[in-house]
Amino acid sequence: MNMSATLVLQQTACSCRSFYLLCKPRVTSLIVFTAVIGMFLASPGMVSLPLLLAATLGIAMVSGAAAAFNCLIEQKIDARMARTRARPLPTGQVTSSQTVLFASILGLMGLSMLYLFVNPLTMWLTLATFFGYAVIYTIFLKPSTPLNIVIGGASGAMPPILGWAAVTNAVPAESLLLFLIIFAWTPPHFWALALYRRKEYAKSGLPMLPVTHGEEFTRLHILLYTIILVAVTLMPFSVGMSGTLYLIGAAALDAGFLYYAVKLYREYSDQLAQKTFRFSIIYLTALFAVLLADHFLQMT
Ligand code: HEM
Ligand SMILES: CC(C)=CCC/C(C)=C/CC/C(C)=C/COP(=O)(O)OP(=O)(O)O
Repeated sequence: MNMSATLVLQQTACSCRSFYLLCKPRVTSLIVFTAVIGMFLASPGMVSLPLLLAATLGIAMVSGAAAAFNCLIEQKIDARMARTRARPLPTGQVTSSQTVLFASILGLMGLSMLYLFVNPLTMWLTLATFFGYAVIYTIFLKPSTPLNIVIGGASGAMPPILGWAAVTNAVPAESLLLFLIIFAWTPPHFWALALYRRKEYAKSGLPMLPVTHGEEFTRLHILLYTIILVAVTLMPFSVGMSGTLYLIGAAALDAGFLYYAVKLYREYSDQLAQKTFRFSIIYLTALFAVLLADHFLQMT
């Protein structure tokens, strides 16, 4: 292969990677995971494969588009923080107009897929979720109030509802319970990170809780929301939606999260806050995995 062909290939791979990164792939993966679990829990048997594929792809595309719009809107703020300054827009790897085009095409393809191959209800709920994150959270809440992530967390908590709606064409109470779990989990998840990144957030001008109300207040609120989270995660068992395997798994994970929240409240260190943040991601992944395992066990 000659030099110029190699260069073109390298550049293409580079821009594909930049567009992929605009979708915040790791966050999107967990979001899609919780939607898929919603689909399985909604089905008495196996989810039909074409429906599973269409709903998963559709939700992933719209979620990726929402993340890309968030990157577009926040590019100036992202350039000011060490954690985000290497993102494709602040580094100039992609331009604003390329991002608009990419996110619009991705989002419209995802919505069309949901409308045509899943059902209109799922499409409308996914569109509302997109709007909740890319517009309400990113443009209005994030720069104006420390409650930004509490209210904005509602859009991140929607995926199990989307998954459930994809299978049943309805929004039953069980799906609202899964929504509540992610909704209560989001504040401790984010505030743990905001604590050890508080200096960066102070520089960025964003009114995050450790900046506006201080470290101790944030630590107390992490603990309080973790207690709410524990209560909410016990509800699927107490209403008979999940069995003993879920109860054991949830109790073990809750004990872990409470351990971190209490320790963080009593003896703060950046290192402990970082561990708490990392644990929050393991916690949510494992909690949803155990919900699924319990569902399969009940089926057999
Ligand atoms: C408004 C709600 C939320 C806020 C403000 C928030 C905030 C954040 C922030 C600032 C990060 C750090 C990203 C980085 O290191 O660059 C992060 C990481 C992460 N979040 Fe959230 N999050 C929210 C909701 C969610 C939801 C709903 C999920 C999944 C269900 C999720 C899953 C993750 C994962 C998997 C990571 C790790 C990403 C990585 O390792 O690169 N988050 N979150
Ligand atoms: C359609 C659908 C399912 C949409 C899902 C909505 C969505 C992508 C929610 C995730 C929330 C998220 C990435 C928060 C990151 O916070 P941030 O954006 O404040 O973090 P940053 O500082 O890293 O940019």
